[in-house]
Amino acid sequence: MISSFLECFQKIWLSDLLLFAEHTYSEPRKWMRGKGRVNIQFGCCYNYAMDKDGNLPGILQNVIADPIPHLFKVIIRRLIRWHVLPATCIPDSCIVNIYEPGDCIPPHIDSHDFVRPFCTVSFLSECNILFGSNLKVAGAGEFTGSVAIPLPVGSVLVLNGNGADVAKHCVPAVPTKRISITFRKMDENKQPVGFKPETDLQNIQPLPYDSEAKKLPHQDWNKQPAVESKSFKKGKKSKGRSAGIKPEQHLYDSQPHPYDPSMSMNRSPLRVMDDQPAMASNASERRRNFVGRSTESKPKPDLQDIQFHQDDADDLTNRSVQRGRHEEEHDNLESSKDYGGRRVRMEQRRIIISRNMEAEEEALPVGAFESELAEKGMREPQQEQERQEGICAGKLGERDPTFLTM
Ligand SMILES: O=C(O)CCC(=O)C(=O)O
Ligand SMILES: [Fe+2]
Repeated sequence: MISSFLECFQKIWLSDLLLFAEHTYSEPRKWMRGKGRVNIQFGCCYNYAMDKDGNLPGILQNVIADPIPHLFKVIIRRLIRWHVLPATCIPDSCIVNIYEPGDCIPPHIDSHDFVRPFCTVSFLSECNILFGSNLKVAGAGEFTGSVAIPLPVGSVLVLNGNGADVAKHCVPAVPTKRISITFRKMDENKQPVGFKPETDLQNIQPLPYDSEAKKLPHQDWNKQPAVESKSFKKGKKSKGRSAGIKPEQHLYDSQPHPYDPSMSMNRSPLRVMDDQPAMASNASERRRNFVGRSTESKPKPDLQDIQFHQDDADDLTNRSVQRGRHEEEHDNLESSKDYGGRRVRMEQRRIIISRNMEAEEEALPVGAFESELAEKGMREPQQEQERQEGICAGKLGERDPTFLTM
């Protein structure tokens, strides 16, 4: 009896192990240039296509995946605290895509086994992501699409609404190694059997807005954004569509933002200024030459409503800290563009947060942090802290990670 129980247990355990190996890590076959990428999953195992056991695409119900690593949890906490994702969508699973040169992700819409919004953080090198309802394969790892958005290192792309559910997206063959991490919350009905939510990912609270920042609008995740354009130039404000930019012209090729203290053209490509021509920079040149750039120029009626936010990151708590220094310089970081006939709204936000916050945040119980924050304000980043936090948290905590919200 006992031995058969053990045998049974061992079988289940072994089969889980096998399933681990089979489902949580996958890599493209060598001949599949331009067709794949290494893929590691945490929190759940997502089946992209029906597998040889007949499992349908979707979250595998009978597979226990590796838990989300600590550093990823740090990122998740920040995503919620900084209002990048709503507290109703705390990610409980993530996918790491490791792209070697030539690797890509083909056009797809992320499974509805995961709730919206969800987001992807980019590391190692910048690449373009294409969006469109009619993305076409132009060759191995080459696609054409309606809209190309550069994803700088450290940027966060948030997908929601039509951007997540109507338009497909793809990453054409990357020129240099790149890693992305996609953070998603499972639909509660789609969680694997026996799934236990991580206790340290519960009850993460968005940072409160301070009294000054309270005057600024909160992000309402249930509301489609209004089509209103405000220039970053002081005093200028325009409603409705602004002058069109050519589809080949990237949304973010623009001038440095006046209030970025660490501005360099390479590091801050994400600036949207009304009616500004694209500016040459290494990053934008790279994008222009990039194989995956947007090539469709005709408007697509079904994409008219897609709205891009570009949230160059700041939760309002931090914006309020910045405002003391920069209030003169900016009005509101929102703009709206016609993009080849598509109505595109972008928000550009920044977070400048001391990396020290991380250590404090980890040490403090939830709730304690908020009051501490008001007293301490923001401090300059510290090298040692950066070293300790490593690339993921470092980038997310560094100066102004870019938040692109769709
Ligand atoms: O690598 C990226 O930026 C996109 C990844 C993606 O679309 C996905 O994992 O579903
Ligand atoms: Fe995706």
